[in-house]
Amino acid sequence: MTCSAQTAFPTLRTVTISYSELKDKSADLSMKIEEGFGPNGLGILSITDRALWKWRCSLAFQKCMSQYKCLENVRQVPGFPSLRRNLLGLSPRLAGLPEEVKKELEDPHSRYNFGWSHGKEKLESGKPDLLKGSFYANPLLDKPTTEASLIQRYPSYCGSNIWPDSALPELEVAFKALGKLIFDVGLMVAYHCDQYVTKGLNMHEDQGLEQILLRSRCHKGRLLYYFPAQQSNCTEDGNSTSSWCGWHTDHGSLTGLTCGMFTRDAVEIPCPDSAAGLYIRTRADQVVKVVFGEDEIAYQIGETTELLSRRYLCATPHCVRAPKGDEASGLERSTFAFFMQPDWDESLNFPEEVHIHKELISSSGALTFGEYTEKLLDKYYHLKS
Ligand SMILES: O=C(O)CCC(=O)C(=O)O
Ligand SMILES: [Fe+2]
Repeated sequence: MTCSAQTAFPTLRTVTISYSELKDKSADLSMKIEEGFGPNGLGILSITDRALWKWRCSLAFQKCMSQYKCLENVRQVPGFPSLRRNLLGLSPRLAGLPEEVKKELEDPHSRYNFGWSHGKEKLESGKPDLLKGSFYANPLLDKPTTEASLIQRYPSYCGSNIWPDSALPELEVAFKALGKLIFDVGLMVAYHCDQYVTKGLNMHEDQGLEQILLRSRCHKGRLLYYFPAQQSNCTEDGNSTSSWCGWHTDHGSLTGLTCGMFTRDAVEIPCPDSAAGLYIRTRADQVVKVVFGEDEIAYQIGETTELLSRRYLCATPHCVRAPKGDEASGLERSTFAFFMQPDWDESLNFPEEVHIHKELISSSGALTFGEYTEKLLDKYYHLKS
């Protein structure tokens, strides 16, 4: 059966910043930040090391005899490609563990915000999302608190990590290593975001994105595994742009994203359908496909940052489209998202007039990030039992 032809959406490259520029605190990256995250940007940018390759190689060439030796030293988001590959390679293995093993990794109390989660979230249609499995953990802290009242109050953040110690012991090391790297680079992105925002907005240093992220115990990594899309039925769900992951905006501060890895039976293959992958809705309400390299870390703005920065930095509605056609049969996709977000105790100094989640924010006076999240989870997921 052939599915009806799709309207092709334009494909755009992310705005890129090289790692060497990013590391330089005296560099003025406002233009790039605005281009990526500002009111007319797509809400995504990626960190590359390409500019650096050229620069370092030409310099090093003059000094050293061996080109190989020079090249060895120029990888500047240190170790990112191998850390990405290591972790994403474990995703099909995790999803393939026996059901009873995965059940042991579930945490209903946190509304599946720690450990394994499959079919617990709802799709746009209201049906359970069986298309992807997720593994959630805080890559920086195994047990953010031991206080029982906090665990009860903010279970999605204050709970403990659940690692598959015997079934897949490599996962913990790989998850933490990639998470830590994306966090460290994310802090540098946050520093330059603050530099840009404070050009237009008076803000105490403490209230900046970098400081908010530094003092938070709430960060969360999500290893995603997209099950092979069903090719046989051309349902509305299967045909839509958001066929693998529905349209949404991340609600935290800053999300780090790896480029998705496609596999069949856990062996990496290039995706045969160029239309598959990440899509973004632009400020002008246009849908575009967004691409970035597999050696790049992409960052997106979440809703909390949009509110706190008074829209100097704007959040990004996005979704993921599954591959289609005969060649896409059996194709799986793995990726990693790192949601950097304020501490549960962080008082959110929202502006008087907010434009998103008005009913949650305006009626409540000052909210902590923990309270705000629980309200959102009540709105979008099942109520706490
Ligand atoms: O799979 C992706 O590339 C994006 C995942 C995502 O948007 C999310 O987990 O919030
Ligand atoms: Fe997202």
